[in-house]
Amino acid sequence: MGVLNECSVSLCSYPAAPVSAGVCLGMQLAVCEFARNVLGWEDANSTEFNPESSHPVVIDMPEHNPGQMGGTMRLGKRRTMFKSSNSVMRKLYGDVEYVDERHRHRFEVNPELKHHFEGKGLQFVGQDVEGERMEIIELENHCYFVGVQYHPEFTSRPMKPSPPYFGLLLAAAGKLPSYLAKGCRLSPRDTYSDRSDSSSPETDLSDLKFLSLS
Ligand SMILES: NC(=O)CC[C@H](N)C(=O)O
Repeated sequence: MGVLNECSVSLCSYPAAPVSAGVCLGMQLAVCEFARNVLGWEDANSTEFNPESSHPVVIDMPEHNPGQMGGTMRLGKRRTMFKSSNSVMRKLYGDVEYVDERHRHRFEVNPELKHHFEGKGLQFVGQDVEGERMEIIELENHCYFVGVQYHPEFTSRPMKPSPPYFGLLLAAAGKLPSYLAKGCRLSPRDTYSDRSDSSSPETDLSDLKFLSLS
């Protein structure tokens, strides 16, 4: 199990981690690892790390002026549309058509190479409204190998855990399939999960029945 960051990918190369969630740079590195190990592109990289790579699978975004770091990040709340109704991440978010999550990055998955990945099972199940930016990845036929370009941790709350992280914990505990089968409830009497739109729910803590995952 792992939340990927720049250190952990080299320690735990794809697909060694039985369950995995890559966040921002973690998703970009998961794409690099998939390109190297599954597509066979040995020098696949982000142009952030190797501008000369013959397989630049992660590239500068058009907004980014290379060499100019000031004020050039893609920041703030952006909409991600789900492209598949069969996405685990979509189900975890409550089977919604889109999510609004916060971003903080300069680089992105190279959209021109998208079909190479999808042909081998790495699906870009979430994309921006224009369909130009890859926002969520999911590996087909895998219990939980996902990545998000945005930062879901910004809106995670104790009573309303961020779906990508909650899914990682459920998958690691072997509880994800039953959670999804029960309509995203830990049990029929689950009163733990807050399902309001609020990111800071005011549920009375004393009324909550905390459930064990076991
Ligand atoms: N927030 C991040 O992880 C940033 C990742 C990467 N350095 C980018 O700018 O796209």
